[in-house]
Amino acid sequence: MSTMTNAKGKSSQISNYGKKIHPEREVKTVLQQPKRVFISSLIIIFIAIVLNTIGAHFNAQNHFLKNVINNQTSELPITLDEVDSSSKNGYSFLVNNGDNNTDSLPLQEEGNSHQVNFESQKDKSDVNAAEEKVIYSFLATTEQDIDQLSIYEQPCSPTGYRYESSIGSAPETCGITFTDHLLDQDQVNKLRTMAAKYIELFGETTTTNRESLNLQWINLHTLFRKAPKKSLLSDDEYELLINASVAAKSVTSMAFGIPEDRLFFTTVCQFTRYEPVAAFSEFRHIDKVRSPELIVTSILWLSTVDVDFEGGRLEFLNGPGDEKFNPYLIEPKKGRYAAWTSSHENPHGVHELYNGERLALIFAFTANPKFGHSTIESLRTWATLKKPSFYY
Ligand SMILES: O=C(O)CCC(=O)C(=O)O
Ligand SMILES: [Fe+2]
Repeated sequence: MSTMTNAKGKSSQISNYGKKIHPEREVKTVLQQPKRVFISSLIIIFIAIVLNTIGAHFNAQNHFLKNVINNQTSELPITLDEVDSSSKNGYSFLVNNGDNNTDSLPLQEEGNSHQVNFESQKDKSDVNAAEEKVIYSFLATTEQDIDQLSIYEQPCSPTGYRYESSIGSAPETCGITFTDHLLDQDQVNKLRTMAAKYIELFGETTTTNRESLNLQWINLHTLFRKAPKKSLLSDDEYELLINASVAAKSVTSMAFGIPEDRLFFTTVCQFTRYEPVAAFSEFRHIDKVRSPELIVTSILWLSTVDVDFEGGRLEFLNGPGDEKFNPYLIEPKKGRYAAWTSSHENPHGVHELYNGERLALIFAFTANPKFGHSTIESLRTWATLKKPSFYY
């Protein structure tokens, strides 16, 4: 502290911090200190005693819990390590109906089955440890050559086709139809090249309202719109699309008893590509719930499972038997065409893709002329208008 003299000659002390302190007050503060120290010490001792007691209690409880856990785990039949290594990525498929050249649908036959081992490339360590076996039934395997039009019939959803019934366009028969001979192999190969090329150039993807994050697609109407400007899509390519669409419509009409002039191509006519760009994300769905205007959904696969990609089988949940949601698989195969009625009789989804590229051409049909086009040519005319009336 230093001493200053003010203008009136009275002196006062100034603390080192420049704060004035009244002398009597300072004396009082100094006198109070021993009492404070004493009370503080008492409080600290009290807190220490309390903490010590609580700590001892927790220690005892921890010890008790540890014993309980140890006793329990030692009685478990498996250890945590074993749980971690039980994989879900290695599948064995029980293939029934392994008959190679079936003319008619090989439904519900017992026996005649073989195991196809499928090893995921995604995680070898998982595969090696895999004990789990998932057993599926197959509607069509890659070894089969479906040389006729096969139909797996299902009762039509009683409420699914109200609108179509009101205009006399409901399907006579519902279910899934398929054939490996919609087009010749040369045409299929050219379509495959187109699919790869146009998806690479213009492919779209989205996380909403689609089967999978892995899915990319290019709608034909988008392609038609881009084509004139960028001199894409040769006459041959266009003709090929028309051939495929005419064949797809004729098969659909025949299989489900819907007259051809009641079937219209929707804007969901598109090339698709699945690639394993993301982890498992498939969801099962009903096409007509997603898009109420649909009556039949169809697909021409342009690649083959276990040749061009692994995983990616199409699963219908309406397999034979009384059980609900009984999986029934179709193996995608280059040139294989499948069409299914779009309502509740056909819940389905695409299995996770592990590697490779799964290409396809989809034609989705509606019976509502407001939402579709009678030919691919008219879809193109609409698409290349300056202002097409709607998109979805
Ligand atoms: O890609 C497939 O195999 C089926 C796709 C699908 O479910 C659909 O387009 O509605
Ligand atoms: Fe679908």
